[in-house]
Amino acid sequence: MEVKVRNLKKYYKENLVLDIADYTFKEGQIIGLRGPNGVGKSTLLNIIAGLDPQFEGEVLYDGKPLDEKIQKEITEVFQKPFLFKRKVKDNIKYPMLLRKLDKVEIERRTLELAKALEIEDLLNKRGNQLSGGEAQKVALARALVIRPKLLLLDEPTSSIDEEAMITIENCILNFHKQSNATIIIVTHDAIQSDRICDEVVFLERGRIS
Ligand SMILES: Nc1ncnc2c1ncn2[C@@H]1O[C@H](COP(=O)(O)OP(=O)(O)OP(=O)(O)O)[C@@H](O)[C@H]1O
Repeated sequence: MEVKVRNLKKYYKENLVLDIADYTFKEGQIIGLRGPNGVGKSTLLNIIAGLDPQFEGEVLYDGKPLDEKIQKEITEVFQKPFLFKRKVKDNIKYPMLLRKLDKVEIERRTLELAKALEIEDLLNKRGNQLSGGEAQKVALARALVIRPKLLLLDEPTSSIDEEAMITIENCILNFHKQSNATIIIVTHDAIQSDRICDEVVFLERGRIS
């Protein structure tokens, strides 16, 4: 999915946080979004995710404004993911149940992602009893099972150890190869963005460069 941002201005009270005249996130690319703390990366991601309607300007998805159908194709994974108290496997299945996927397919995708992210041993644990890194992996699995056309990742490896980081990156790359989704990934890690991104953009004083 292509995402075009036009004349986007975002204020928190009178504080202008984002001021983007025109930028297009191209379909099928992995785009790294970088910039110093507090520059507006999460704010931009939330707007693109359709979670924050309080902005001026336009965000177009394949040329169209957000609607219910487009919204279903978009998933954001937050830096501090919110998981339900129920079991991890139920957390992962939830978005597939909402989309009324077939039972067998739900089982298949759950196990496939759990294996890829090496979280099989967590499936029967409670979602609210995980470490930060475990929760990030489960949240990524929950995002990938629906095979979104637009995947928004806010520092997806911020609580992840080095070994697991490669597992996560490989999982993102495999998903990308299979789906050709557009992926926007906020990261402070220049080496990571070099490793996995097709393009890196910088947010500076609210503008993209
Ligand atoms: N709900 C809010 N109300 C008021 N100001 C906010 C709100 N959310 C964020 N801000 C401010 O907007 C600016 C951008 O915040 P944002 O979280 O988007 O930055 P970021 O680039 O993602 O930062 P980081 O790298 O630290 O995660 C910051 O100055 C922040 O304090």
